[in-house]
Amino acid sequence: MARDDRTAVVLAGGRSTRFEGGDKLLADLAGEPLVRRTVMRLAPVVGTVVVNCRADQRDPLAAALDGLDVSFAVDPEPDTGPMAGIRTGLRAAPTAFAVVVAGDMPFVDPGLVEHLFDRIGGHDAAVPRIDGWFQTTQAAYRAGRMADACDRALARGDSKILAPLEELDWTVIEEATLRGHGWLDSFENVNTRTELAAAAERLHGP
Ligand SMILES: Nc1nc2c(ncn2[C@@H]2O[C@H](COP(=O)(O)OP(=O)(O)OP(=O)(O)O)[C@@H](O)[C@H]2O)c(=O)[nH]1
Ligand SMILES: [Mg+2]
Repeated sequence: MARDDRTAVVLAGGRSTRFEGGDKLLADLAGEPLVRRTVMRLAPVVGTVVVNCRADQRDPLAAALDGLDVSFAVDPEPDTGPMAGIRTGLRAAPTAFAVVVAGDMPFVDPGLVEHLFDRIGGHDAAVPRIDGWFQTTQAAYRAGRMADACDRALARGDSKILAPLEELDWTVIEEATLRGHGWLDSFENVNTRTELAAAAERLHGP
C-alpha cells in the first residue's frame, strides 16, 4: 500500500484522569508535547494524520502540533469512550485503510505500522495481541467497515472496544511476531506522571 493510501487516526479524546492535572497529551516529554512525538513517529509512513478529540481540545492540540500536517475529527458527543473516538476518526479518514494509535503511545514503531497495513490484506482489521490483550489502539482497520460496526455497537449500547470486531473479519498479529521484530516497545503508553518520567528517561537518559 502506497504511503498516500494510508491514514493514521490519533486518539486524543480522553480525560487523562490517571495523569492528575492537565491533558497528558500536552505534557512535555523530553522537550516536545507527548502527542507531537506520537504524530512525528507516524508522519513518515502515512499520507494523512487525523487527530480525534473533543471540541475544547482542538486549539491546544493544534498549538502542540504546530507546523505538522494534521486534521481534526471532533467527537459529536464528548466522553463516549475510545471506541466512539475510533469511529469518529475512521469516518474522517480519506483512505480505505487506517491505523488507529492512541496519542499517548510516543514510541509507536513506524515499521510496525507498515506491517499492520501489509497484514490487513483482505481483512477488516489487523490487531496485535500481547499477553492475551488485543491492542485495538495500535491496530489497522478497513475504515468504512469498522466505523459502520462501531456505529452498530454504539446504537445497541455496547461501547466495549472489542464489540465491533465481533462482527468483522479480523486477523491477529501474534506476540511472537512482535517480539521477533523488536516491536513490543511500540505499545508503551503514558498514563501517569511516573510513566511520563520513565518515557523521558528512555529518550534522554536519567
Ligand atoms: N474520543 C475519545 N477518546 C478517548 C476517550 N477515553 C479515552 N480515549 C482515548 O483512548 C486512548 C486510551 O485511553 P486512556 O489511556 O484510558 O486515556 P485517558 O482516558 O485519557 O486516561 P485515563 O483517564 O487515565 O483513563 C487515549 O488515546 C485516549 O485519548 C473518550 O471518551 N473519547
Ligand atoms: Mg481512560
